[in-house]
Amino acid sequence: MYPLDQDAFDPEIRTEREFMDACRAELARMRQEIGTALATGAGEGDAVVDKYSNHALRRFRSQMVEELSDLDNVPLFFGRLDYPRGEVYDNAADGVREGGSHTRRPHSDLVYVGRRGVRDSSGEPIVIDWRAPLARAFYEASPKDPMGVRVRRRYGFDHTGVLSAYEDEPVDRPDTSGGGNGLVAAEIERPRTGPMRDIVATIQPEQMRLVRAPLERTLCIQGAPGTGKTAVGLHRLAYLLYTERERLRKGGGVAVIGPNRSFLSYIRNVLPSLGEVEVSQTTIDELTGSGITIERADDPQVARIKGDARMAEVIRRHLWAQVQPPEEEVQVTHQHRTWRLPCTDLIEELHAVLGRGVDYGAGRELLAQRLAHLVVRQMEQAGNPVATTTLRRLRGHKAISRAVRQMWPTVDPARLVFDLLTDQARLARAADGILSAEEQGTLLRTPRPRSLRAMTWTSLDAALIEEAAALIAPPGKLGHVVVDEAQDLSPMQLRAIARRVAGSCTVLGDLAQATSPAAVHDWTTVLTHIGRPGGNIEELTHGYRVPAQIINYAARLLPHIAPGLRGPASFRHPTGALQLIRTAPEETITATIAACATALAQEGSVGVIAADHDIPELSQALSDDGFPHTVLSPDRTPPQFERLTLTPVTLTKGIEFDTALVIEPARIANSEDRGLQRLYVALTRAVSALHIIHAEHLPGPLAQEPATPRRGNFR
Ligand SMILES: Nc1ncnc2c1ncn2[C@@H]1O[C@H](COP(=O)(O)OP(=O)(O)OP(=O)(O)O)[C@@H](O)[C@H]1O
Repeated sequence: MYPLDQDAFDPEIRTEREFMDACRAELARMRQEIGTALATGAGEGDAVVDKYSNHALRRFRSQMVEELSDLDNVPLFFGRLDYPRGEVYDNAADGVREGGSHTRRPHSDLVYVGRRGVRDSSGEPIVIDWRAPLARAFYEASPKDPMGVRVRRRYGFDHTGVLSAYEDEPVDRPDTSGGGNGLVAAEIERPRTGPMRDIVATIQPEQMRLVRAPLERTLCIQGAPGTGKTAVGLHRLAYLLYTERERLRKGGGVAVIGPNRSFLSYIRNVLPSLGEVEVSQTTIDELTGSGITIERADDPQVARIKGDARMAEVIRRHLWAQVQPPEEEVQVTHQHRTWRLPCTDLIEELHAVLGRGVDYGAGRELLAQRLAHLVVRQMEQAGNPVATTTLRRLRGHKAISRAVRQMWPTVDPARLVFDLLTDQARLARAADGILSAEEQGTLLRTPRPRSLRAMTWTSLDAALIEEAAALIAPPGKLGHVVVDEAQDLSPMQLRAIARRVAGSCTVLGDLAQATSPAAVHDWTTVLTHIGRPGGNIEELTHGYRVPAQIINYAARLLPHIAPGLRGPASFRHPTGALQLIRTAPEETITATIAACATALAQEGSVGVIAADHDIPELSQALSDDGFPHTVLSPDRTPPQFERLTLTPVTLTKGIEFDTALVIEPARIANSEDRGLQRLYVALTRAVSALHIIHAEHLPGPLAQEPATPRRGNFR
């Protein structure tokens, strides 16, 4: 509940609630009108030439109906700007009646800011979309630059979405020092249940600057845990769709790329709540996967080689090594005559096609075409009549097809990579002078799986397969992508993304949270591999998730995992946020269950984070004690989230809980090469409280009791 809940009988609150109801009614009317037009085909032309525009109109209308859907409990406006009368609306020119309206007051022009624009039945805007130019002042006006605004109002809502409070912030007086942050703090502290929410009502200026950066600009945003990178990326996408929808649609659409399905299910509601229903959300493995199933992870030494950009050249060589000189002349029998193509001609044609630099798949087509053409030339030279269809028929002639198959075989990208990784001689040929003999030995899969079907694939294999697939036929393009948790992507995965994007990217991540052995360790290199070397590297420095005590404690790991980085400035320090609970080894599970029971007695979500191999035992214990819980999995979207989530530590990135219980930090730190980075991620998931339960010694930097934190500062 908001600390600033005001009396429901306060006349101002009553008036604002009535206006909210009126806006909802207008939204329903807008949706109904468009729905009726869609059903009746009103405004569509009858002529054949109208087909395309009718289709476009119908698509636009059905999208509008979806975008205008009235989401339960999502308030239609969250803020208001108060301007001097006449500053925004021209009452005389608009022919507005004397007494004005709710937004046109005798002494003020009021601009309501919400998740989507709403108009009344006369077409008058009564709520402005947060992305519209007029809404900019809601986020940016300050006593230093009031942008014409007198007062900014923010609204608070109870847990059912009913408007229950408001807070006015005068911005036109130089002596006021901001203020008006009660509702922002309350919004950030609001207990979490279920998936991530939008932050549209409280986006901060340092975040808004990035959200509104122009489409042409690639941004790479570094930020400590909880600084709002994901939130900024998603809101940026919504903003770009609002300002550049057609351009992005023509460019192939937009996508969010995240690390795994449980992360995507966590963020899945944010864009729809902003009215954006057409954004595809995919994992990096789905993007690169080409239908294979990822069943295991690579050993770190193998991962480092497989993820390396040098593999692109190895794959390229291995693919083109499939092209072979002809084994014999080609004899084409057509209409009772046989035409011969000697090997010298075949070789000449092969070189001519290779010299054109076309993709592998297109090269095959071209070779067939050229061989058919050679036959046609012979026919013409012999004075035979050549029908216009002859060339096409010869292209499909079985002798020509057989020759093309032998010289330029069709290639299945997965088989190609399988052969490369499992055949020492082929690997040696393709990697000669690129990978050392030792690296080739590390890369070679031993023992050799008996067949392609018996191969178990890794995420990094998928990127190799995608590299091969793209050399055969280039993939479709996207207009813009948001790449989250980018600190973990290998150069080969970044290349796969680069190939897909026609325009710019928004790259989000935190180098201190990089756990993948194949990851790139600086953003300049990431931008180079993603094909946008001129992108801007930006940093978010204010933490919105993690209380100061917790972030300061976790930041003790930074000198060991990312020496150049600092923790964010957290402005929240709830009492009792951090607890270290030492148990006897046989008591760890009992202590975890007791901590879950205590946490579940409070509002909000509870996450138990443990080393992956400890999850089955914990899940069993929770079930035995009657605690319903969701267990996160990398490739499954949970049908629903229970309040209690059991999270393998490898799936904690990007998500958060009101209360996080981290079990046995030492086991997490010792589970993998970059275990301390993994632990840093685990320790920074809590919004309100972190309980660390351990029987083993805490990893070195965490061993001493946490000191009382310095108080942070919230801008
Ligand atoms: N301006 C804001 N107003 C309200 N809440 C915010 C704001 N900025 C961020 N948050 C909240 O802070 C939390 C952390 O945000 P987010 O997940 O985007 O951070 P992140 O930088 O991506 O973190 P991580 O590195 O852990 O993935 C989320 O609950 C988000 O909604």
